Formats: sequence, structure tokens, C-alpha cells
Amino acid sequence: MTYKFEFRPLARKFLRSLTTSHGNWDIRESIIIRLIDDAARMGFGEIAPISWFGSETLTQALDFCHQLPQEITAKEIFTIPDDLPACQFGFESALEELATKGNNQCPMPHAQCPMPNAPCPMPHYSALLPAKQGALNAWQNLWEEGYRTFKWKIGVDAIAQELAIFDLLIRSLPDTAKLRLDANGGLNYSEAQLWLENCDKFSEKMEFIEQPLAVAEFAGMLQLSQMYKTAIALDESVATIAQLKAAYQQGWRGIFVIKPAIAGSPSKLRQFCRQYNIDAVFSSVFETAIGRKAALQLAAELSQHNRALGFGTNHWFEQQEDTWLESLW
Ligand SMILES: O=C(O)CCC(=O)c1ccccc1C(=O)O
Ligand SMILES: [Mg+2]
Repeated sequence: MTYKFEFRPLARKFLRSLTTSHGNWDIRESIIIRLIDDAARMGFGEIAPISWFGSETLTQALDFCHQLPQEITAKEIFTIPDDLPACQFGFESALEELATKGNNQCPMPHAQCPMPNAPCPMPHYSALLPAKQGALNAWQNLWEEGYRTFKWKIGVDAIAQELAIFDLLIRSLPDTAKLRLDANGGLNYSEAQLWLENCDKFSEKMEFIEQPLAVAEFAGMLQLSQMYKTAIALDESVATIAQLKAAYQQGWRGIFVIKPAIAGSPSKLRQFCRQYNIDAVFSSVFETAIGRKAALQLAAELSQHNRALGFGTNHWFEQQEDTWLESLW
């Protein structure tokens, strides 16, 4: 079976600049791909790399798409090299969409479904707050919309300033709220200790700190994960499936953030997660509805510990009408 292959680059501007310890991000670029089979059925996929996270660059992904023929096979898709993880995700999820067309089954294994006779309950999402003091008056509307878990970026401003805002933020959040902090690898060891000490004072509301130290500081994070009540989640350190495996083999039993859109091949990700019962938090890379659907499908299948999904990110973009995809072709 061969598939007709087409692709379209896409750029979307954030409503406000997204600030992380890696810098400011203003435009999310990605590539939408379309496969068409012999029966004229279509499968869509999205390639949404983040090179500062360790995936390929957008240019490398575009080059890969340009060199492909207009007709491709499943074999070509399953042999996309591991140094193009966002391409592996985009192509495999387009193929999966075709394979499951007309088969709208719930991806949750029946034995695990809490409500086997009812429509699937909404998975709960974590809402991404703006960095710095912007968080202080952003969470209320999101709370009204039903979010109960929030994530705030740290390591973007002076630590004293951020600790003061953290104190205000966590005290103002209702008792049933949960807070995640994400340093994007921007702290040093002693700063991370200071953060963890402060988080431990609010352990009933603190869920975890994500990637406190740089990727090279794995041993430091392993050590910190055994010293405080507040849990640590690895993110940049486990961006791809190869990194997930390496962290597990080096003894990481804390939380793993999985961004399916850059992790690599969905079929290999399934294999890994099913083999090792890891505590995974699934997370968005600001993909469109196309990549999001495939990523959420994997999250529904592989999420084990009832963690909120890091997909509460739609408020970072202008709401799109559902006709945008047709405008690409
Ligand atoms: O995980 C979430 O809750 C939101 C998504 C998010 O924070 C993110 C989105 C794009 C790139 C990096 C990150 C990150 O977790 O560091
Ligand atoms: Mg993160």
C-alpha cells in the first residue's frame, strides 16, 4: 500500500510571548502532513519540533519532507531515523489516523476505565500560567473554567522576586488546587534546594518541580528527588524515547514528563510505557488540534497515575475556527 504524501508549513502567533528560562517564544511553527490512501481516505499528522528541547529543528523537518517522494509506504514511515523524533510522531500518527478511521473506539483499556458504561469522563488538564507576576491574576479565570492544576514557569527572573510571587500565588490558590513549577533547567543546585525548601512548606498544594537543573545535572536531580517532600519531574532530560530509557536505566523512579509530539515513534513510546510502569505526566508542545489529538490519544492509553495532563494551553492562542485545516489545502 502506498500513500500520497503532502505537507504544509504553519505559523501561529502566541497571544503573549511565552517566557521560559530558555528565552522568549513568540511564534509556534509546525508542519501539517496529509496521507491519502488508495480509497481516498485522509490521515493528518503534525510535526511540531522544539530544537531547544533536543528534537530536530523545523528546518531539518522541512528538509526531510522535501526529500520524500510524493508516494510513500508504511515501511518508510517506520524507518524514519531517531534523530527526527517529531517527524516520527507526525508521520506515524497520520498513519494511525488512517488505520483507525471509522473505528471511533475509546483508547482506554476497558479494564482500566472507571466508568465502563458511560461516555468517557473528561481527563483533567493543567493550565499553563504566564511567567512572573502575570500568574497572580491569571489563575482565577482558569479556575472558573474548571482547571484545578496550574503550572508556573520559574528560573526566568531574580530568585528572590520569584520566591515572593510564589508565596503570594500559592497562598491565594484555593485548598483544592495543585501547583506545578517548571524551571526548564534554569536553576543551579543551591537555588533548587531553596525552591524545594519553600515548596515543602506548602506540600498539600505542591504537585512537583519540573526539570530544576540542566540536562547534564542528572545526578543532582536524582539526589534532590530523595531529599524533599516535593517531587521532581524530569522534562528536558527525557525529551526523547532514548532519553526516557536512559533515565530509567540510571535509576530515575520519579515523575517523567512525556511530550508525545517530540518523544518520537508512538509505537515505541507505547512499548516503553507498557513495559515499565512509569509515573508519566503528558504534556503539550503547543501543537495544533491535529498533533493534540494524537498526543491525547497516547496520554489516554498510557497515563497511569491520574495526573492532570499538561494540555491546558489553548488560552495561549486565539481560538481557531474549525475551518483552518481546509484553508491549508
Ligand atoms: O506541560 C504543560 O503543562 C504545558 C506545556 C509546557 O509547559 C511546555 C510547552 C512547550 C515547550 C516546553 C514546555 C515545558 O514543559 O517546558
Ligand atoms: Mg517543562
